[in-house]
Amino acid sequence: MSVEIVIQNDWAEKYRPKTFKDLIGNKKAIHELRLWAEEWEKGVPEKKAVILYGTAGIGKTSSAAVLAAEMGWEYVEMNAGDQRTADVIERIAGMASKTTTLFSHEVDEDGKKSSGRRLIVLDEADNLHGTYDKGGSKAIADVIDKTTQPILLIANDVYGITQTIRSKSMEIEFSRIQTRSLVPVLTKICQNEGITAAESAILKIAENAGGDVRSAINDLQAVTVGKTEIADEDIVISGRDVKETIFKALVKVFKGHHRSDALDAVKTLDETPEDLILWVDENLPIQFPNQSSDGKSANGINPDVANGYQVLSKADLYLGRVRRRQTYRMWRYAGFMTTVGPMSVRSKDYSGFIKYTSPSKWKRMGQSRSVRNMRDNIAVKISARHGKSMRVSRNEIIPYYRKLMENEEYAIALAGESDFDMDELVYLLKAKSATKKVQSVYEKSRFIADAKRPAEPEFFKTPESEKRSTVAAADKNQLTLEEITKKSEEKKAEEEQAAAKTEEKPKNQKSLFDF
Ligand SMILES: Nc1ncnc2c1ncn2[C@@H]1O[C@H](COP(=O)(O)OP(=O)(O)OP(=O)(O)O)[C@@H](O)[C@H]1O
Repeated sequence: MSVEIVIQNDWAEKYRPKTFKDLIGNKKAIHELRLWAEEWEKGVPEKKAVILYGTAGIGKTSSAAVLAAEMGWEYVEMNAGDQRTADVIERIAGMASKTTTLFSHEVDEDGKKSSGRRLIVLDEADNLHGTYDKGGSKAIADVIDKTTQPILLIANDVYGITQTIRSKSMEIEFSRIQTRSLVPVLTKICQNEGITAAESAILKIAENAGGDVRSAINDLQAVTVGKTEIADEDIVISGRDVKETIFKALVKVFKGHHRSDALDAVKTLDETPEDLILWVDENLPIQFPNQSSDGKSANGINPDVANGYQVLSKADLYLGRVRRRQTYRMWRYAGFMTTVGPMSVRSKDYSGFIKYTSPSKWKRMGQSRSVRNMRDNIAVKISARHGKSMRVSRNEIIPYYRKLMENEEYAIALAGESDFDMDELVYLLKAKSATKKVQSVYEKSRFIADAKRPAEPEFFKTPESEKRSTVAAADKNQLTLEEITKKSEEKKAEEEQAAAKTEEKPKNQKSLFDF
């Protein structure tokens, strides 16, 4: 099955701010941006470029467009989909930055003065080293040096921009938008679209968007499809009360006496070993404190903590292999070690109530950065498939994919067609982690992905790979969901059997922890 995406009536675009008044939040950032623009009106300022950076959907691009409109500047945009090689950047941005427009100082149809300036906008400036942008960073640094026109770079991650470019630019940070500012925007859209919405429903959507205005508007549009009214219960928030269940499992992991109890508790969690290890890592020193009366080592560190971390580091080795090679089979070992490890290395029982905590902020920040990178990876695949720019793929098509993929059949088809990996599917299926549902979509999608992949060179072919690709190619267009499910179960069983046979034990290994 091949799915074509039709983009129409996108509310986030329809309600894109047209004036500074329409922009919510980030007042200070917008003020700094306007001051920079005013300097340009007086002459060429010291910092000829500005970098607007911050998370997605908070108004960076909109602010740039509004700025150009309000100043009467022409808006010249280049995004990653334009294949920014050094050459193209020099040609378009370089030329635009040195010349003034033909109609300088004329008045446009809205009666606004045209100053003859051009605002050169480079989107995704933190993504200049990708395939499309070879040599892009150096070209931009040169263009900034030579320009007589204002240059505006947009980035999610300012650290993704080279130091040379940063030193030549003024940096302005945009922050996430507060929930209370999002509510009036969503309410106004509902009024405009003739939708009656319960206040609590709007609040839920706003809270769930995590400060991303685009996501909030997309979510609102998604829940109102075919409806003129939305109530509280129409909003299904994907999060469940994770904390309560994970805390109960942690008690078994740290304090239990039976491995099977801990393993059973963790199995019901629907957490991946990637998430679980963060929880155990965070709470290990809390559960095995240094001040224990009898378990203190000479250097003051409770040996149970040291031994616990040793086990976790081994589990992390497996996770690293999964990340690198996509061998999800190894999750089993990582999960097993993380779950029964602390209990196995513990030298004594720890009693008393422990207030477990969520994984530290820096780890979550690291994860959010990888979410951003991963979103860009998805956009690369989508832009290749639909021939759209990275920007359109990232901002407009990904939300449609996420909506379509609520349907399992579409999810499998799209995942197979674009060859999404498990991490990418976690994001697209709006899951918190690689849940069983995500894994099932991934496995089923392999039949479609395998059939699409170019044939392997002769010397890579094995009888198995040949058989698999022949079956996949033959079945590609005819398989129903049930047939794909059956095939993927058969394949999984085969793989598990093979894995059990071939998994080698290191020499002298007594248990999973002894190596
Ligand atoms: N501050 C804001 N005020 C009003 N609407 C906003 C704001 N930020 C975002 N939006 C809405 O979200 C849409 C996308 O915003 P915009 O393209 O400006 O985000 P961005 O920060 O540039 O994101 P990205 O980094 O993904 O390109 C806009 O069309 C608009 O509907």
